[in-house]
Amino acid sequence: MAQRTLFLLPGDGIGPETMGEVRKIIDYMNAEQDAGFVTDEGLVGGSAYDAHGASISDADMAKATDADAVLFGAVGGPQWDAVPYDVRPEAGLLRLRKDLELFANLRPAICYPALAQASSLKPELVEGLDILIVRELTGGVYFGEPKTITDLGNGQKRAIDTQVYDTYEIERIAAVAFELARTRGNTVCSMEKRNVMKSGVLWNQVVTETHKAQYSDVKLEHMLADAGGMQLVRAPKQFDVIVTDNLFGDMLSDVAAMLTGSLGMLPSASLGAPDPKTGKRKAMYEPVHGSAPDIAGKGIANPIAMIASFAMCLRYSFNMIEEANNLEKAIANVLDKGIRTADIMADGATRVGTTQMGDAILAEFSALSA
Ligand SMILES: NC(=O)c1ccc[n+]([C@@H]2O[C@H](COP(=O)([O-])OP(=O)(O)OC[C@H]3O[C@@H](n4cnc5c(N)ncnc54)[C@H](O)[C@@H]3O)[C@@H](O)[C@H]2O)c1
Ligand SMILES: CC(C)[C@H](C(=O)O)[C@@H](O)C(=O)O
Ligand SMILES: [Mg+2]
Repeated sequence: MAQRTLFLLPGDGIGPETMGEVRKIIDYMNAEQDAGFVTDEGLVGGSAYDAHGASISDADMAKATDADAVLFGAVGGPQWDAVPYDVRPEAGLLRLRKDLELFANLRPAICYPALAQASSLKPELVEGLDILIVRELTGGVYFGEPKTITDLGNGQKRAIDTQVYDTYEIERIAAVAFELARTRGNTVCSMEKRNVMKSGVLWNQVVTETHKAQYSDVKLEHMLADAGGMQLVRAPKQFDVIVTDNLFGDMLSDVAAMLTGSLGMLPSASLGAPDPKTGKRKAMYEPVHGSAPDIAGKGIANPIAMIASFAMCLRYSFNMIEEANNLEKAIANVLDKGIRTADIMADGATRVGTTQMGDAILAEFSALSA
């Protein structure tokens, strides 16, 4: 059996708590399914800063680069609010994305039937919801230069962030969205602000041209991103695949998260381009949520986003489709049985903590795999 290398970066806050539940699944798959996972673990975020003054060390970056896949927990927290901007916890996450060239961030927002009641919208609006947000992850205002605060000398300061997109960056993320749309509802909605931003004008043009040249079988719509946010809470089931830039994708995916019941439910896969020789992609799997300082250390965090991110890892990095499907089915079955962490609690359900939720999913996964 070939080795499958996984580099685990649990991070801060609830990151180590939720990663612990994935570790149990990895151990089970190694022991019972001969999965051949070889794991190593590093520090990222505030925990890395505390250990060696950087939000990720060069040695851990090298391990992340060499691994078949990286599993990322969460970073950040109020105790690091005052650390220099360049080494703040979030900088470690951004370095991983940028240096590994993980330009395509897949954020599926699925409302499990059992959770329709937990959504902030009426159940009939979200029942059966299955959206995929494809967020551009290595460009835009997150990385554009200049990015500065300057003192104007008159008691005023000026802050500048720069939104930059080149044609190739838009082309490749549009292609990912069209390819994925073909495997599901065959519809892509592209969101930008072409009415205000030059980058929105180019985004719209390039998506339209890419569609015409290679993907005219897929239905393409365009929406201004502010209207897109409104439509996501008005009638979310109208969407299949949404493709958008780095900043709009960040915001729209948090909005989509609440449609599914909780931020603790949303997984993601951050993928690079396939290597021309081996066909392998660099990849990192990261829940959409953060370190949740308000509940960290209490043992109540929902591990489903982290576990579902591992399911995406099985699918996209290792082509272990049956195992990925079983793990996702295990999550659905556990929810059907009324087992809930606090964030998705409902009347009549059984409230459990992080480890019990992880154990319940593992038991179900084991039963489905038998
Ligand atoms: N990928 C990441 O590492 C990532 C993502 C977002 C935010 N952050 C960082 O996390 C820190 C906190 O940010 P925030 O509070 O705005 O966002 P957050 O996602 O950490 O928390 C927002 C709210 O959602 C709840 N929540 C989040 N995940 C949950 C889970 N798994 N189970 C139950 N409840 C959950 C939290 O308790 C909180 O009330 C900041 O430093 C921020 O920069 C990191
Ligand atoms: C922590 C932060 C840098 C990150 C982002 O803005 O991309 C987060 O909000 C996310 O959604 O992954
Ligand atoms: Mg975010």
